[in-house]
Amino acid sequence: MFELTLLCPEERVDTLSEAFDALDALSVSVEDADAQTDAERALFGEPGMPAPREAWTRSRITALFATRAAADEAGALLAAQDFFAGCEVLGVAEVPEQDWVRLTQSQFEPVQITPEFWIVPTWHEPPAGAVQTLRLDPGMAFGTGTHPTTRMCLRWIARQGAATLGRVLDYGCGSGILAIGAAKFGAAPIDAVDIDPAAVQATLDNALVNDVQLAAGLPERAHGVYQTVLANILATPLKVLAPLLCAHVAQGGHLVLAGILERQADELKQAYAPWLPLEVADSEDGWILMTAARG
Ligand SMILES: C[S@@+](CC[C@H](N)C(=O)[O-])C[C@H]1O[C@@H](n2cnc3c(N)ncnc32)[C@H](O)[C@@H]1O
Repeated sequence: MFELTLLCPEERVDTLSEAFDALDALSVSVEDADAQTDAERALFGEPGMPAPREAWTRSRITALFATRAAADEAGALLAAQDFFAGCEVLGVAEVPEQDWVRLTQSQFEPVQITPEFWIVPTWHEPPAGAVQTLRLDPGMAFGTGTHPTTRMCLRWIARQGAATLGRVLDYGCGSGILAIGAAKFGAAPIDAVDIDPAAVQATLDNALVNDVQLAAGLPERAHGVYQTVLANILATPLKVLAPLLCAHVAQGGHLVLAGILERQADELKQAYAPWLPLEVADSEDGWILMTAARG
């Protein structure tokens, strides 16, 4: 395969990406042309919010083609367009043959939750010392164990005994990682719910791989009270969900919330105060875990 690389200003990124699509590029990627220099500017918004801008001041666009002729032709065609003003073709280069599956897999290593509890991709052997493992491959649903919010929930789960976990609700289950983690530590029965049907399917698939029993579905599936209610979403939806989530916590049960930034602790405490007294229970990389016990 051959890749054609261009430099372009921020306002041309969309047009060029669409043009590459129309030219049947096999893939298109956009990077900051000023990365690793003093001119590098981060491009991300608050969690859950759109980025303040859609591209970098100078972007490097790389498009992949099956043949050198197709890559050369695409470069020449684009260079002849009005909208190419301010852009520059950097060149066409052959992409060496790779074992792409192996390369992708090598980017996902086992993740340590506690010294004994690990998230392990299915193609990996569990690390020495792993007493408990959760097998999970990256997929379309959030939750591979690499995000601090997921890890903090799993650490909390790993500290509880089966009796404390009891009946569990995983609200916003994504890949099902928390529900499956709870099952591994003896929780039962378990309901895992999400607004995204792809997450519900991923949870069912991942439960099968891990040989654990759980029920998964859309949020309406949650019913009655649970000994443990887990929700790793984001601060804004968690505030809206406060009465609903608290109503699902049984007497003597626990509420465990993640997806909250350190500076959002007080607003979450206030939002939940009419029902349960939230406290910060853990923190990692600017994210916090908040928990509350009922009665
Ligand atoms: C950050 S992911 C967490 C996934 C997994 N539980 C974990 O801890 O890694 C949040 C999940 O919540 C789901 N979600 C967002 N808002 C929701 C809502 N109002 N009700 C149910 N699920 C929701 C999203 O679809 C997403 O799968």
